[in-house]
Amino acid sequence: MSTSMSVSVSAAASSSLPPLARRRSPPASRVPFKSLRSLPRILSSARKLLLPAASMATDGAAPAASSKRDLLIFDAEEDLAQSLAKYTADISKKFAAERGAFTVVVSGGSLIKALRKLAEPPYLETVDWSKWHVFWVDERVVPKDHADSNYKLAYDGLLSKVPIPTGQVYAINDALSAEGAADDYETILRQLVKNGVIAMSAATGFPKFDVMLLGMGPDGHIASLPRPPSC
Ligand SMILES: O=C1O[C@H](COP(=O)(O)O)[C@@H](O)[C@H](O)[C@H]1O
Repeated sequence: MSTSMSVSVSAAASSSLPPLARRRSPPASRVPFKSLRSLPRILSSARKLLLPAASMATDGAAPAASSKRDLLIFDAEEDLAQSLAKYTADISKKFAAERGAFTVVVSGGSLIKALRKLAEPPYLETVDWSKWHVFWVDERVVPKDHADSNYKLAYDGLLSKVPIPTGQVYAINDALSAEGAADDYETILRQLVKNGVIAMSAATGFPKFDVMLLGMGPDGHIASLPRPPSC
């Protein structure tokens, strides 16, 4: 039996993109958060979720009625992977054309496997990988070659298979303490904001990534951050 997974997609200006997927459904029933990883998989084992959170677009503007968060449910993980690859390829094309760079944040977990089709035809050849800049949401303070490393997961599962320039893959510095690595990452992000690789939101005045792809655990956690009880 396959396991369930969910992916939250937060995209800047995603409303101008074609719909991500094939089928829309009403919001999933809410499940109270208990404790990290202690809950059984709460989703149907055959169903996969993809959440293109248009209303969470990093622009900060109040979402229009038509851009409410969508919950897309796939009957098969294969369908989710296909749709996610197309969505990511399309959105990277849009941002690469608009501003010459595409900034994408990834988590670890099942997301990386779900992105596998980007490393296959037609995307392997048609995506302009030279415009990609890859960042992490990562709570795992382990060396990059550790079995639990989210960097290693992404490298083995995707980044080693596509021609993104090495200097545009912003791994967290594993030679530093967690606090030092956070400061180091902030310095890098500030520099990338200064040189225009990371966009600024006109609405909020804050930097914004073009898209954030976040694997969500069955209890709603992302990067070990529990889903708030009110959600
Ligand atoms: O531990 C982690 O889990 C979450 C969710 O992972 P999933 O396998 O259930 O999709 C992920 O966001 C995070 O990066 C990872 O470190």
